[in-house]
Amino acid sequence: MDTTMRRVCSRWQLLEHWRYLRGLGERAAAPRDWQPGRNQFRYLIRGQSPNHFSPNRVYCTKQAGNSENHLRRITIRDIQRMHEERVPICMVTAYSYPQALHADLAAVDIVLVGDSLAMVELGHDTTQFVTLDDMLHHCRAVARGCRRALLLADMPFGTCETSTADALRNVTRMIQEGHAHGVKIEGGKRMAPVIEACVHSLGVAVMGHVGLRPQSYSARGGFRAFGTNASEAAELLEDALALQEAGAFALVLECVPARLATAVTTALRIPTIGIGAGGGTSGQVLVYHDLCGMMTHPHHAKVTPKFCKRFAEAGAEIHRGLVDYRTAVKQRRFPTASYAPYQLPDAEWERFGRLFEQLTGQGLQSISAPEDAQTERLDPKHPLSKDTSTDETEYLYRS
Ligand SMILES: Nc1nc(=O)c2c([nH]1)NC[C@@H]1CN(c3ccc(C(=O)N[C@@H](CCC(=O)O)C(=O)O)cc3)CN21
Ligand SMILES: CC(C)C(=O)C(=O)O
Repeated sequence: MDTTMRRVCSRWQLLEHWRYLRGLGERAAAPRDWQPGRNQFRYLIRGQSPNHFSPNRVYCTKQAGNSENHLRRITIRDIQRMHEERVPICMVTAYSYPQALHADLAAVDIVLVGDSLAMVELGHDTTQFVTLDDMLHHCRAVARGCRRALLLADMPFGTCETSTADALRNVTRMIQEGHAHGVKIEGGKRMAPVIEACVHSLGVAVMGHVGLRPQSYSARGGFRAFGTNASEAAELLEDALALQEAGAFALVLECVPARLATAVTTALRIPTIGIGAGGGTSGQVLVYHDLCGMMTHPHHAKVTPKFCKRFAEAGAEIHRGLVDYRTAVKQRRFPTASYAPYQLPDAEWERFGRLFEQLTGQGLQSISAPEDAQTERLDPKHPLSKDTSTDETEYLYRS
């Protein structure tokens, strides 16, 4: 074991890692008298701790499960156990390899490749535009970064509605080509036979999705909350019960009044994962971009629903970094010598000087080091040459 690791690992960190390994979140505290023995300590440091992946480890392509360092994968049995033990289930969406790594290292239980991909990553106005091929492409990338969480993928618009045979074929592709562990299928009781076939004929874990169903944007005339009157509330309950009977292992409840979501959760044996459904569900899900505060750009802001709490301001930080970068390039403040690390030794430079002269007829003496170069200055009135503030950049972008 690396001695640096030994020094930096407090007992507290080890206990945190123990919880991480058990995959049970806060409730899974180690026994009070638990002291990591030498072997446990090594086991934790070697490959299990989210904070001690070496750079090699993070970027290597080895899949979890193939080596002695494997992380134990969360399965639907763990989800069921969390539900039985009333441990809230935490789900987040991801659409790319780095997003999946971040979600996985934060020890969320379920990563969902949502069809919100269409809106938050591909720039469409609804989820209806994302294809099965788009989903497969993104799901594979997420699968490479998702080592521990249960990986679910949304079945996009039109892939399960046409027939049970189509649904079985498309779900098979999502598992085989997308590398998802299970799928989420939107729809009420009419989708029950399809879900039943996926679960019982194909043996694939299916999460249902009721309440606001973004794929029904057209028929509903927008993204509208569901269950705001007694008949819709009863319809939601009927749908939820039918999907449970069909074999769904959990249900997303989207944009429903909190008291209704709590009532439905009470009526079910399977867990509910809420989004805009209050605190009475068995778990929560949010879209990655919403919770990280990446939806501040005017293009995104139009699809940020009221229920989204921002847990970070990543969008503002990314924007600040990009504006700083651009300004530094425009003002020739980047790159400085320390970011131009490759050397051409003096002797080689002189030899090159002779070749340069042969090839160009010019002497190398005329070439000055970039730092002392007399560079043409941009007109200071040019909008791109000044140190633009965030607001001004937004203005430039829009105009
Ligand atoms: N960024 C993002 N976050 C999401 O949660 C999300 C997406 N995109 N795209 C796919 C679906 C669509 N979702 C949405 C989109 C809009 C509203 C919305 O505008 N809701 C209104 C409520 C409307 C009503 O009262 O009926 C709101 O004000 O929150 C809700 C969910 C949830 N999903
Ligand atoms: C919002 C979640 C539940 C979803 O379905 C999606 O991201 O597409």
